[in-house]
Amino acid sequence: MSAGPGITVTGASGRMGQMLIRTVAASGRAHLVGAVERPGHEWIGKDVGEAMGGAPMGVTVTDDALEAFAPAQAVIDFTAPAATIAFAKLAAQARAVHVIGTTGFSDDELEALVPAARHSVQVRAGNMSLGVNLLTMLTEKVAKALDEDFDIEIVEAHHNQKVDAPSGTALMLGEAAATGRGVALGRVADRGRDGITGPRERGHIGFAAIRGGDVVGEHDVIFAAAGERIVLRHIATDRAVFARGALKAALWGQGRAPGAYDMLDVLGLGDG
Ligand SMILES: NC(=O)C1=CN([C@@H]2O[C@H](COP(=O)(O)OP(=O)(O)OC[C@H]3O[C@@H](n4cnc5c(N)ncnc54)[C@H](OP(=O)(O)O)[C@@H]3O)[C@@H](O)[C@H]2O)C=CC1
Ligand SMILES: O=C(O)C1=N[C@H](C(=O)O)C[C@H](O)C1
Repeated sequence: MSAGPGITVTGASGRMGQMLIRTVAASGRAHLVGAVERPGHEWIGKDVGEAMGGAPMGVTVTDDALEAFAPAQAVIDFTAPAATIAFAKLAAQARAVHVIGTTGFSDDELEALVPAARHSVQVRAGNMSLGVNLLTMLTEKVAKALDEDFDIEIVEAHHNQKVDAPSGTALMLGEAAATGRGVALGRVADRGRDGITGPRERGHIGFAAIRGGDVVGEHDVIFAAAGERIVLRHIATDRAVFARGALKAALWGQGRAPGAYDMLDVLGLGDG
């Protein structure tokens, strides 16, 4: 007998796709029922376990997402914004919990996710680790406690294949800092300085991104004032932390009312 809900993983060959497949298969709390890749990908038609270089898993990689979502109670999706928008509609049709780890959405792309959440449970977070979600809470608290004499800067580092900046995590932390300050992030964010920028604007929240090598994900929230500096830091050394969070979200979403949720809801750290 297969344990727990059936899960389909999109972007199966990706860094997170492979980690998710291994995490689901090893969990004993859910089982893999589908693996999706884009049309033309060399893994299509292959057993996903063998494609990853291991033992067969009895799941064939497909480019037909609707077919792969039909038997699933949850879809775990760490791909790209355009793909995730298409998958959201299909997950809603299949009434499957849609766990979205994808980052790099524009405001319009985020808006495009909204209709699907009326019909299915959607859990989205730019970072699914317990540590980062706790850090967002700490960031909000510290930002609330300090005034604008403390400049807030968010510095993130990632591997050299990452395509979006600032990272989803940096934006989550920025939102938390802005909430603590009682301002809208969009009004105070300084994203990427270059050239003669002039002095730093009081009350703004700055972002800086480093890309190199195989860095999994590192985030500092710096509160810098005259004569002192507070630094809140999270370092991820293993993508398993994100995959474990995503699986937790997929299990948590079973039987919930349709709607848009985040990892604070899943971890029981949210307001509601
Ligand atoms: N929320 C979180 O905790 C975390 C979020 N992320 C985010 O997850 C996303 C993926 O990261 P990562 O795994 O490193 O990236 P990868 O590039 O390694 O993987 C992305 C995968 O998605 C596939 N893909 C893209 N478009 C489609 C499509 N239309 N249909 C099917 N598959 C598709 C890619 O295929 P192809 O190679 O052919 O393009 C690739 O296999 C990023 O947005 C990243 O920021 C990452 C880690 C943690
Ligand atoms: O692309 C990555 O690798 C990661 N992306 C997420 C982000 O954009 O914050 C989470 C994590 O930092 C790894």
